[in-house]
Amino acid sequence: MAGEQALIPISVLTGFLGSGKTTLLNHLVRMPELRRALVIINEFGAVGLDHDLIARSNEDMVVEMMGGCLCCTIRGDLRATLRDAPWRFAREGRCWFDRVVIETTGLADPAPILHTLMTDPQLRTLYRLDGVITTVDAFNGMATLDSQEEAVRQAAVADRIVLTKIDLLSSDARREIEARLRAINPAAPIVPVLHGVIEADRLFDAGLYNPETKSLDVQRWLQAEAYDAAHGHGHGHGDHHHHHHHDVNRHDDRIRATCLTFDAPLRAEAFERWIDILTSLKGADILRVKGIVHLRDHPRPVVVHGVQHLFHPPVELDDWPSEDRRTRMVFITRDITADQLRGTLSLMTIGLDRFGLQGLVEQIPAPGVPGGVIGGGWA
Ligand SMILES: Nc1nc2c(ncn2[C@@H]2O[C@H](COP(=O)(O)OP(=O)(O)OP(=O)(O)O)[C@@H](O)[C@H]2O)c(=O)[nH]1
Repeated sequence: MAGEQALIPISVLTGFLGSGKTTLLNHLVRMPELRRALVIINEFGAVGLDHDLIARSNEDMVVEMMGGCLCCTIRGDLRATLRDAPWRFAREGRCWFDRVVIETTGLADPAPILHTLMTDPQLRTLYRLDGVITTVDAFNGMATLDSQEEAVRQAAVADRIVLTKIDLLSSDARREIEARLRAINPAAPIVPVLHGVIEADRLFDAGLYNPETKSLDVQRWLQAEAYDAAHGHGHGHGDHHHHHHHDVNRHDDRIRATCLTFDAPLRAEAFERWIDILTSLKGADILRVKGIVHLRDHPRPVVVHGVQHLFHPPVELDDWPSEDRRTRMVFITRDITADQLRGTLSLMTIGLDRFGLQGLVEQIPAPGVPGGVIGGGWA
């Protein structure tokens, strides 16, 4: 479709207060890849410092949204800004910018911003989400993750994690923060950055579905293998607590990354219902879902992608990206274990057809103790 050709990629740059977002952005806007980037900065409070910094790069435009947090109070303004921008920033009748970067405030939960981008029908005809870039201050990161749930969420939804201030810590400390981030979000590559200096291509074009090529770099996007590797490293394992002493209440102990794989094609209606049930019961705790799905009677793969209770409209790819035709879904959840996730599927094996879920899959992962799992909060 002609209209799809022009979809403009949007990157959401998030990261806790002082974690180096502005430093990074300042460097990035000077790179050729961002020559025609529209940068939308959300300032909390009235100090327009970021604007002054970025305005030095003359080709870039900055839309600054003052007086509120973009993710909540003036979310409508983000929508309006994005809707108007192609016309407002037109040159010779054509949209001037070819990429958008939205910098959130350090305290923002990026999910509502992603929801806006995913659900607004008008925005969907103009833009596509390229990815979420999260800066993590390597020096203060451990303490911030301990005390700030938003910081954990920001890391959990990331497609790329930028580890800043690596000059300030020992290699042991660096290994520790990297391991912790990998446990929270196994798929996101961790990109170490000193004073914001990084090549743009390591952060942009994160491999999400690109309607221009009708393709998806599944390997790059899903990184399903990373989830298997993460399994052995502390999450949800009994011995975890031996390594730390004050971690009982760490926010990221509640966060789990799980990859579910199905060899046989799934029944389409049952799959949809499963997603519906999952999101309506546990939406708030499903931080991020990505998947490539093989539906019965659909020769082509379907890509699903969700943040909390909202799913991107599924997209059918032209072809399977590789020989691997299995359904692969990766989940980053809070307070939901892999067993509980599988438990929602095992509803079907025990014949709870009131959900219309029977026959979703032919082989279902070992259901564990189905009654217990379901009794434990799923039904
Ligand atoms: N030592 C060191 N300092 C850094 C590095 N990157 C950024 N900083 C410093 O960290 C401080 C905070 O960086 P900013 O880029 O302003 O962080 P921010 O995430 O935009 O901060 P907020 O806008 O408050 O959320 C600044 O003083 C930077 O100079 C780094 O790699 N090493």
